[in-house]
Amino acid sequence: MDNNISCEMKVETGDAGYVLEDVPHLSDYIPDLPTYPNPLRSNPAYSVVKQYFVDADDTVPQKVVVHKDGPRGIHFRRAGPRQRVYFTPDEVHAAIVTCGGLCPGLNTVIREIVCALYHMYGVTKVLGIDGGYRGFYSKNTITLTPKVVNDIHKRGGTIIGTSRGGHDKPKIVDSIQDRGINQVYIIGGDGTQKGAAVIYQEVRRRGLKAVVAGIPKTIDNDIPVIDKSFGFDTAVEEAQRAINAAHVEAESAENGIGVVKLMGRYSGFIAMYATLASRDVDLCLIPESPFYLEGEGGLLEYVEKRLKDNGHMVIVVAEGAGQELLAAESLNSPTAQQDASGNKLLQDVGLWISDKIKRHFARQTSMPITLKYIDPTYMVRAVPSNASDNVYCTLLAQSCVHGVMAGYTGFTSGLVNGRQTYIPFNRITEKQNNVVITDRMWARLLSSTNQPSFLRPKEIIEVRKQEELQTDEENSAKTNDI
Ligand SMILES: Nc1ncnc2c1ncn2[C@@H]1O[C@H](COP(=O)(O)OP(=O)(O)OP(=O)(O)O)[C@@H](O)[C@H]1O
Ligand SMILES: O=P(O)(O)OC[C@H]1O[C@](O)(CO)[C@@H](O)[C@@H]1O
Ligand SMILES: [Mg+2]
Repeated sequence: MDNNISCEMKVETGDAGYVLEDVPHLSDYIPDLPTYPNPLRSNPAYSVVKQYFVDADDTVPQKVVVHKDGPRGIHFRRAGPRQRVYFTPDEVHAAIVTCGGLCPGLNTVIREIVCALYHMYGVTKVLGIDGGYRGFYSKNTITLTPKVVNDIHKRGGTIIGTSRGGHDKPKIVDSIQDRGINQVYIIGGDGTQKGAAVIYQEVRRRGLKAVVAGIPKTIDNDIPVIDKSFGFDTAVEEAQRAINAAHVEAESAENGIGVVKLMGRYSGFIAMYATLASRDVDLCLIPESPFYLEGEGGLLEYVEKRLKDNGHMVIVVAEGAGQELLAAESLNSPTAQQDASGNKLLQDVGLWISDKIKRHFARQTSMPITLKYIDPTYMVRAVPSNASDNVYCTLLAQSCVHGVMAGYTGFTSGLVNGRQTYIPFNRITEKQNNVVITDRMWARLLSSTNQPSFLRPKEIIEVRKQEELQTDEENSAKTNDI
């Protein structure tokens, strides 16, 4: 047994600049593992499907926009059922855990992992870990069967609970080992996937025949590589209701202003997409795009102009926007500003900006305004997933189960260019997906709202320089790049 852990990626190269960033496999560190024919071969629903099994050499390119003479670039292993599996149904003892904030679709993913294990692979031992990572060592488990999970996709939240903090590697891996768990499905955001990578390394160091697989969950869409995260469409759709309400309120008052705060700690995707979808928004503020209030070209000047031209306006602000401006005015001590996972706790930018606008217009007696502030942040993420997210969650969960049964480990299941893939943890955890404000998507937003970019020419040059450095390494995030 090889106890020398290499965190380096398994990279294979081929002709014309082809690179496969492969995922680890149980057989990398446990020799002579027996394999078995995939039970799907005799499943009446699947056995008739031509080419149901994925070819062992199938890979998916990270970039689909290529030049004639350019290299073929980075590829990921294609997800899907394999001809042979590394577990018998009786041998499997699976566990599912959800960590981090809520997101529409969590219950659907749980449901579909359980159902895929039961119905496709004949597995009957599936546990839910209660309340995130700490549940491995501080709580009882929840037995999950198709009957228990039957209706859960119609509910928001996660039936097995979630939490932040509490990632204690030795205790978690002891619990996996002591309970004889050999498949761990970890659903969560960037922090969770980092935690999953650490668990995988420890499981491998101990030489356990236990697969550790991640499913990316983030309402903020801040996970790199993947096309978009599950629940994102639902969140954007739900945000429309708040924006519509803000628009109705604003339109019905003299100089009416509707302010809507949406989630987005470091990435403003929900705000950007909700704005683009609505067409009623006049100003969208996101963490990636700095702004200033006072003076020529400032936010207050724009609000004033918009009210004079239109008589009302709608502002969408992502919770992480303008935090540096709030921090400059804040008296809070830095230690009070982190959650249990070490994430920065944000101040309420919606309230702050509403207050700044009200004060500005109070000084201008000639222009009385009516401002309504709507904060639907938790409502947006607590709803059940919509129809398209349900299908997405189902494919994601099934793809993950296929990979796990085939013995792959240390991977996150994710959609890349419309195909399900297995992505090594390193790729998922190395950086964050952000809105690129020099890309076309943000330009579309600016031209839809007609808002100023708030960037001075010198700042534009600086932003471009930084982003060129990033985009040289890989194409910018898919959600920017459409
Ligand atoms: N670097 C890390 N190493 C190990 N565990 C981590 C790390 N970062 C976060 N975690 C653990 O992962 C879990 C979830 O992390 P976090 O609260 O940051 O949410 P997340 O997964 O990023 O989801 P989201 O931000 O979308 O709500 C927590 O239990 C936390 O302790
Ligand atoms: O209040 P909680 O549960 O910590 O979650 C808030 C955070 O979770 C997220 O939804 C995901 O990270 C952020 O947008 C938000 O800042
Ligand atoms: Mg996170």
